[in-house]
Amino acid sequence: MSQQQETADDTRYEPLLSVRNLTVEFETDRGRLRAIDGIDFDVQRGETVCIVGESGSGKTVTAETITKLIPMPPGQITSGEVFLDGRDLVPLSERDLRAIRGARIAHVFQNPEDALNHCFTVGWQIREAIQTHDDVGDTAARERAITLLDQVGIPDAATRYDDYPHEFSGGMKQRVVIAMALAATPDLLIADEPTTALDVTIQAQLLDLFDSLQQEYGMAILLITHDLGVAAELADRMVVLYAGKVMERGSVYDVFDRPAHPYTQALFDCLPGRGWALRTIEGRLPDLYHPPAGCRFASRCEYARAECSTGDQPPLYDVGNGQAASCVYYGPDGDPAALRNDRPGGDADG
Ligand SMILES: Nc1ncnc2c1ncn2[C@@H]1O[C@H](COP(=O)(O)OP(=O)(O)OP(=O)(O)O)[C@@H](O)[C@H]1O
Ligand code: NI
Repeated sequence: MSQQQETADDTRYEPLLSVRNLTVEFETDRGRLRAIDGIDFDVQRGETVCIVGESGSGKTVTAETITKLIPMPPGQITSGEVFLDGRDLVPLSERDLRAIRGARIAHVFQNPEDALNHCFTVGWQIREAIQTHDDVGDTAARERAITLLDQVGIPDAATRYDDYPHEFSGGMKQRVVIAMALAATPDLLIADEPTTALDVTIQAQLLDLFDSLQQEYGMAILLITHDLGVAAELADRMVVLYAGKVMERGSVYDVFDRPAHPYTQALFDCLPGRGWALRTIEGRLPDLYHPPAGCRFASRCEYARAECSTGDQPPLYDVGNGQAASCVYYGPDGDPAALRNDRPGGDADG
């Protein structure tokens, strides 16, 4: 974002990442399961996008399909594109993707154990990550690794450089993983529930860390979470997934202030201090082997009409300001005012 010159093929306004019509299926003993179905969203340079949704809605599959980390087989990308700076990653070979992972797009997973090798010191592993992507000597790489450990908040980084992963607490291990992810100064950091395995105080510290690192490095973050509080705190924009479909997209401010889709409204009603306390959404995710016709949320939606259970998932109708909702109430014959009438305080707060 530091470049000032303007050229005809200026890419500053092109999204960093553009996911288009992405569909992923898994071949299983029970048949073919469509985990995500025609997903569309963008990530702009330097912004944080949160993907939220209940367990099983397709958040991890979406995140891991971007650099093709999903196991293929049984997984298969049956349609769609994933553009990074306008270049589709879907057709790329494993070799080309390996160059992109780390260098351009880094992943941080829920469990730091999976990302660290317990046989090597953390310093060695970060140095490796640096030298895989940059042609720097051992001394310079070591210095940079120590700087990174320091930046992610490891006290006494120069000494801890020589320690093994088991000598770190869970939260500190995740900091080491984040340092590794930053080694090649990626443009996009994909973090899938990065704090879920950690206790609440550590979670808050790590979320602050993401925030400050983003300011320092200017990278975009795609954060997967089922915690709406986390999304509210960190996200610029949100993507709400349900049963493999995007239900709603928009700026975090708009989505929290005026959740448009009944599913998003229901999710927010589950948040303490909003709507009905301790309300849970009745019912469960539809069968992804035999998804129902119409809107995936219809069977649980208190506003569902007959037309909601026919045809395809409604398009993402514009509800203003770039916010969009996949719900017939925002379509040509819909009356969105019907949706929020009975929510206590629904429109007033925020
Ligand atoms: N390797 C796989 N083989 C078969 N099915 C899979 C595989 N990976 C994911 N799925 C299925 O795809 C669907 C979406 O899973 P996904 O892990 O993306 O959900 P999620 O939103 O990340 O949930 P959670 O919040 O629990 O992490 C689920 O029904 C899951 O069982
Ligand atoms: Ni997941």
